[in-house]
Amino acid sequence: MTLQAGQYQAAIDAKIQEFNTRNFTESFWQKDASLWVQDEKAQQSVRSFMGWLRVAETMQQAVPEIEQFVQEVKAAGFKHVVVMGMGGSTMAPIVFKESFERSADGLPMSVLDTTDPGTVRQIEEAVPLADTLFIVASKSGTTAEPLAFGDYFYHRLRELKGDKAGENFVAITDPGSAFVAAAQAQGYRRIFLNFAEVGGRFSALSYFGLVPAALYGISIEEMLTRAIGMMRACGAYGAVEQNPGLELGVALGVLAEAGRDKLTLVVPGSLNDLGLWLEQLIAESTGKEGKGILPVAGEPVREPAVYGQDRVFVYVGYQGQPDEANRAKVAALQQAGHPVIQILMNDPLDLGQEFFRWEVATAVASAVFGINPFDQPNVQAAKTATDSLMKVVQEQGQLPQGEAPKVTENGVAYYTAVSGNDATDVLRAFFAQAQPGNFLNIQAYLTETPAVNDSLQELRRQVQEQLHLATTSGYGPRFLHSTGQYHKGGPDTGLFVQLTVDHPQDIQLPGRSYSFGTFKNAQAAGDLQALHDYNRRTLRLHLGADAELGLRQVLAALPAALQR
Ligand SMILES: O=P(O)(O)OC[C@H]1O[C@H](O)[C@H](O)[C@@H](O)[C@@H]1O
Repeated sequence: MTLQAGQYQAAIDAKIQEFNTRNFTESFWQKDASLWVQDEKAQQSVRSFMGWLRVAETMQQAVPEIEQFVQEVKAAGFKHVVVMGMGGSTMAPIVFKESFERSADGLPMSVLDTTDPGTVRQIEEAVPLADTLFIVASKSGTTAEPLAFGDYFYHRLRELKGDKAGENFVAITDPGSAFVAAAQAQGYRRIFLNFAEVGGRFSALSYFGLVPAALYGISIEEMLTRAIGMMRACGAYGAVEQNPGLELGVALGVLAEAGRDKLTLVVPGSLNDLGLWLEQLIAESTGKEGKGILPVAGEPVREPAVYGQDRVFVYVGYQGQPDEANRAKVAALQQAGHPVIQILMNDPLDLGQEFFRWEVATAVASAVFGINPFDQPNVQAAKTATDSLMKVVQEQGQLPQGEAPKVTENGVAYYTAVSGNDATDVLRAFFAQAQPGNFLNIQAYLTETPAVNDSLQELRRQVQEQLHLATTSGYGPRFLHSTGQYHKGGPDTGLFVQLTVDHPQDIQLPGRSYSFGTFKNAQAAGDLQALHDYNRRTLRLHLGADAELGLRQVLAALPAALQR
């Protein structure tokens, strides 16, 4: 890793000095919760979530058990794996799937982490159902989405295999979770019990990451060896500046406090989804009490003039891979005075060490801020609002009618607190609220397609170029279990654009009075409600029946709105 902090180096050095004087490294490994928080209850919570520090060592003992399980699954004739869950329970498999070429002896893998009916249908149609192993991954065993996914596909398998449906199902959950009993009752093939003291976003190197990785054909033994190498480098003794995780964490904490709080990730194509994992780790751990680091992933990389003074750029790539376009741009950004961090891996197996490095760094940055990195107090706000809306659905058969749109133009309805006579007017008034150091967040409750991705990137590009704002984008409901914490708990600097759509081809949930589409609509409406409760600036765009067409209409109205 190289860190070029420019004018901020002195402040980083001073903080490192202070941490050394306090014997930070030793206290960190002794799980001294007073490094983060002073309240006794909060300290207890910190101590109870430090299991990730040594989980790679623990998991080394479990490698033979996992590899034997993989052999058993293959011998039973399974041809595909679907991992189903939200947030920390599925982020690592998403990264593995994109970063590694599947080896010849690995099984193809899909990940389902959305209630979007279009995506559920796509997965259902793409996999050989009877020969597919479904992994329901939920630490708490109470998260609504994975339980719904499990029910839906279990029901489908019952239709194909009757009482033998459970053979196709595996659970990964915490010991004692309510889901353990349910999975046993349904005859699940296997239940992997994870560790209560390892939180979701710190669980990549536990069963949550490693069981899917092994099925996909990745050498989990080697990945753990590399993780343990980093663990030793971040070890209990020695100065902070010789400790890769601690040094990174102090730097990120100090830079954020100096206003460089938008951690902008630049990666080669095969590492794009590392951004999803980092987003969850960093945003959910640090985005609270009005503080935090905003991870910015997947944003088009531009010339220095486009950026404000709120960025730190992090390049993660490969030693042997030139990735010239990105590296040249990052070099120009550093030249222009932006802080730049570079991390070069040898190959994707080094992700094991990077997971560990970033987990340490995130915990350390949280110590700089004086917050508990292991809770997510504001995620609950959206869940509670969604639950109330789902109660209405169960009682009245549908979601309550919301407010009227400010404008409807070309089939797109605009809902926001500001007013205007037409779409461009409303967009102009909405974006006029932006201040330097603010960010745009796009919340896409849509089916992911290449065309939708292109339109979202175009929206970001225009806002970046005209307003010099950092831009982030996430698919809902995935981001609710990730960056959603920062949106409500972090500083009030976000402008939120929520994109929703009709679900003409909805899917009914078996044994329930509602569909995936209604559930998803309730999640969008619930989070919007939560954002309003925190006085956030929001614009909801309901795109009608065709998301791609609706987005094109919005993009057509945007340039005039962004002219200043
Ligand atoms: O693994 P689970 O208990 O199902 O939780 C899945 C995710 O949902 C929650 O909303 C949390 O905010 C995330 O940190 C967590 O990773």
